[in-house]
Amino acid sequence: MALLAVEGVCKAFGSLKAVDEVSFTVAPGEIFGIAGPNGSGKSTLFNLITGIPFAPDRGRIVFDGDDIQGKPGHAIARLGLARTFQRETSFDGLTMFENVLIGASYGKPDRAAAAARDAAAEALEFVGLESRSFGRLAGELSVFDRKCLMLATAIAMEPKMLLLDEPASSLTRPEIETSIGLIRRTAARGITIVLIEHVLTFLMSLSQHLLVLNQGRVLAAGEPATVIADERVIEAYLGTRRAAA
Ligand SMILES: Nc1ncnc2c1ncn2[C@@H]1O[C@H](COP(=O)(O)OP(=O)(O)OP(=O)(O)O)[C@@H](O)[C@H]1O
Repeated sequence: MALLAVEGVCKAFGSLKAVDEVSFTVAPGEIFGIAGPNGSGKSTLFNLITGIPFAPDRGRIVFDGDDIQGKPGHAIARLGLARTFQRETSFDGLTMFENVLIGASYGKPDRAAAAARDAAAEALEFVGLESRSFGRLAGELSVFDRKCLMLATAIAMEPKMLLLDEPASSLTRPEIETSIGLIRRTAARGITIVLIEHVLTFLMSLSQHLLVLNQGRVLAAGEPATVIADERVIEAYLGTRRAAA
């Protein structure tokens, strides 16, 4: 059974159909990639799935057997669906450790303080942030470290599924390589991953299935190698990128 099933989901902003009748399923344990040109509806789709900040106008979203469309974001997160954002998002006035502790404590009133602290430290070390820097303020970190912090905070929530919105944006090539390894190790913890990314090599090296959006609609879906070879994808996605280059 699919861990996530999205069925005929729509969201319009005025006359703009940002997400238009989108359907797909994600199996437990897989890394599922979502690609598409700028403005094709990728981040809006994540917003609809997570309920942050809005719900779909129409359609059904089933996560781990629960209908979640229209539920508030905090309720969806507590069911085990976590996300990161395109722009690095953290509590900048708090330390790295305090940020991740919020994730480790979120929705777990019965978790003892010591267990939450252990989980926070483990998540920070897992993403490669050194314990001697745990006291640094989040707002002082580099872009890469802030992305790692956002990932650690999500991992500390112990989600079943993690939605990653452009984790490679603004990273250098070596940082992208590190990030690919980190996402693989995150999946190996048993967390199912849905990944939006512009960097196609990144998506190709990680994803078992790929969905391409264009103007809010599904343009192609399936095995990454097949999808990438699809003429419509080359024209809509690669063509646009090449023209912009
Ligand atoms: N809150 C909003 N209000 C109005 N229009 C919006 C809103 N959010 C997104 N849009 C519009 O919806 C369309 C899809 O945007 P979205 O951010 O989902 O695309 P995207 O594929 O994630 O793009 P990018 O790759 O540039 O991040 C765009 O035309 C965008 O301007």
